[in-house]
Amino acid sequence: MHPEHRPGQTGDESTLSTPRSLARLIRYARPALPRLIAGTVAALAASLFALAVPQVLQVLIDGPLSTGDAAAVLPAALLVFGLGAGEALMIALRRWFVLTPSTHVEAAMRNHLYAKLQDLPVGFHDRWPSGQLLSRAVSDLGLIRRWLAFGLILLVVNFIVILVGTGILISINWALGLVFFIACIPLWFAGFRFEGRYSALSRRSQDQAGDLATAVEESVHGIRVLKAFGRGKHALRTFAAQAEQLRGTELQKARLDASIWAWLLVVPAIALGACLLVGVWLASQGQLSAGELVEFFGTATVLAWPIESIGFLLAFALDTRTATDRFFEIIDEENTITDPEQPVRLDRPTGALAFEGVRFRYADAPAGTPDLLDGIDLTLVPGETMALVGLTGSGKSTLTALTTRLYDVTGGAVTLDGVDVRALSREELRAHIAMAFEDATLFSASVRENVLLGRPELGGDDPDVRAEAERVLTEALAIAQAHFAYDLPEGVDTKVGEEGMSLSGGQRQRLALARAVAAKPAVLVLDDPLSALDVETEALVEDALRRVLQGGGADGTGTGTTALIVAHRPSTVALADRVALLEDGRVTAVGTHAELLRASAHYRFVISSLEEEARRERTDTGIITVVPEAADFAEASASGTQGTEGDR
Ligand SMILES: Nc1ncnc2c1ncn2[C@@H]1O[C@H](COP(=O)(O)OP(=O)(O)OP(=O)(O)O)[C@@H](O)[C@H]1O
Repeated sequence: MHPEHRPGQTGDESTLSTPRSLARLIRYARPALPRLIAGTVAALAASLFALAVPQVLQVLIDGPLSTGDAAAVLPAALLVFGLGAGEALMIALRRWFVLTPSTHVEAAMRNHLYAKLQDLPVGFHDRWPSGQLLSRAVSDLGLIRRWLAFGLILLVVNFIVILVGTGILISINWALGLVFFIACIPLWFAGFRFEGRYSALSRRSQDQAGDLATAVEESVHGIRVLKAFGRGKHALRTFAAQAEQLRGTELQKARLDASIWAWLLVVPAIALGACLLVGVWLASQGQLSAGELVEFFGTATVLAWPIESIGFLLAFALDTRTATDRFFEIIDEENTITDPEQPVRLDRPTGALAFEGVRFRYADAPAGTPDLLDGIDLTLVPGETMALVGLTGSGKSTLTALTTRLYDVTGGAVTLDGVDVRALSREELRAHIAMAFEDATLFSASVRENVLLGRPELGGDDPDVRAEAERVLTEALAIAQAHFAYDLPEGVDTKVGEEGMSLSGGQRQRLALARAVAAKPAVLVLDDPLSALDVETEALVEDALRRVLQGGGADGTGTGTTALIVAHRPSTVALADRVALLEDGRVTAVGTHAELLRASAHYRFVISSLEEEARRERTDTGIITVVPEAADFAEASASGTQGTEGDR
């Protein structure tokens, strides 16, 4: 994460007003609107039933009770009972109406967010911390669901009930109603002040929760490193400091909430007290009947909850507005790497890959620095294997990422069979060019599904397709020397990845390589995918790869694949037909390994540092790995010779 640019942080607040911001939810809520409206009507009916009870009491007190008509009391009591039962029924109906549609809205929003995250380019994911994305996808959307099902409806209904109730109060006695209304005015002022301050705090706390999620995610992923370096306590301190910040913000929110609650409880109580004084005086003057006094206070009591709840509902709406803004920050993000309107189709590309005056710089590269890639010209003929060599940080991985448009060139063009890769749809481009990376990611799925990830057409139950899938899988695992997959507890159906079995770095790399090979691409781009393999396995993989790349295929029937391989070991260079040397943002030499050794001093320097690195790796392996030495010793004893690390 680059500290100078922290997306999703306080300060990115939307300039829309709260109602306009929340109105953006309508496009997702539209299918649920009929049931949400039905839920609102049910909630309103429940409140109106409650408001009707004091009216019945007034009629009862001023009518039958004052005239002593006992026969009329029972129907009035039954009416009050019926109104109570009706209120309960309507509340149950409201819940029933709104529960399911709000979960549909949440699911639709979550799916859209996920699709958008999949579509956005790697450059976006470089900038955004994963915890911020996670908190938007989980807690923000959960909040929006609860608000749609509960907060929004109650806000609308309670507002209407306050209006209707105040109207009833004024109709009973306008002077008394006016006293109640005026006494409540401080509430509206408090509400407005509350909104501004609470919005800012709400935004801060939701962003801090996102940062906390990032911290948890990073420490869970990096748990081995933290343990190995004994940095667990340090990580805990950093986490605790972040958690403390969030706690502080939550406390501020709670204090603000408490202050509005205090107003909401005290002001209506004062208003009722004032009304009681005025009401009793009016009754004593004969301007108000006993029944009307009871009706007034009954209605005011029914209004107490809607008035009190407004503060909470306002806070809820503001939290939801923040969650909505945070959601739309992602949805509104412009995708800079998109499909052309009329994509060119390449049915059977030969695999001619060319970089033509390619320039590239990362969006966050400091101003004034030269482009990382500063006019790359390089052509790979179909079936050729080209190794890319350069000092660390020279831009090799970046150059390979341009082939499948993980990033777009900032100048020049990358072409496949003479067609600019930007003219193809991304799906088609990525079907023609497959990549394997040093950092091999496996998904929580079986070995089979992981390896056949790039061949969706090989799914399904058709026996012929299944046989073909089996053949491709077997061949890919053989080339990548991933026979270990058959020895896993459930063979190639064993679940691997985060939720499955833990595999070693070398095993994961071999499965990722098998995945790239199984995609049967016209061009294979390998960004140091063999770094975690031991020397012998690497040699076997390279041998098998060489056969495939040269057109032999594992079964001898292949047609040859163009390959661009980032080389970090001299042995990888040996795999290549030609080598390209990357230096100061340009390809400064292309030729066979022998030619470059003769012609380029920089190449000799790079190769000797790769050899030095490889020697160090071997020595390290010799020191750390005890078992092979013991095996060597046993072998040497049996054959009467002394095996050494250098012999292998
Ligand atoms: N996502 C990114 N955003 C900004 N700068 C980046 C990004 N990725 C890489 N860089 C910078 O670009 C430069 C080239 O990185 P790259 O990974 O392409 O080099 P490389 O030659 O593959 O290095 P190595 O041999 O160590 O893998 C480095 O200085 C790196 O810091």
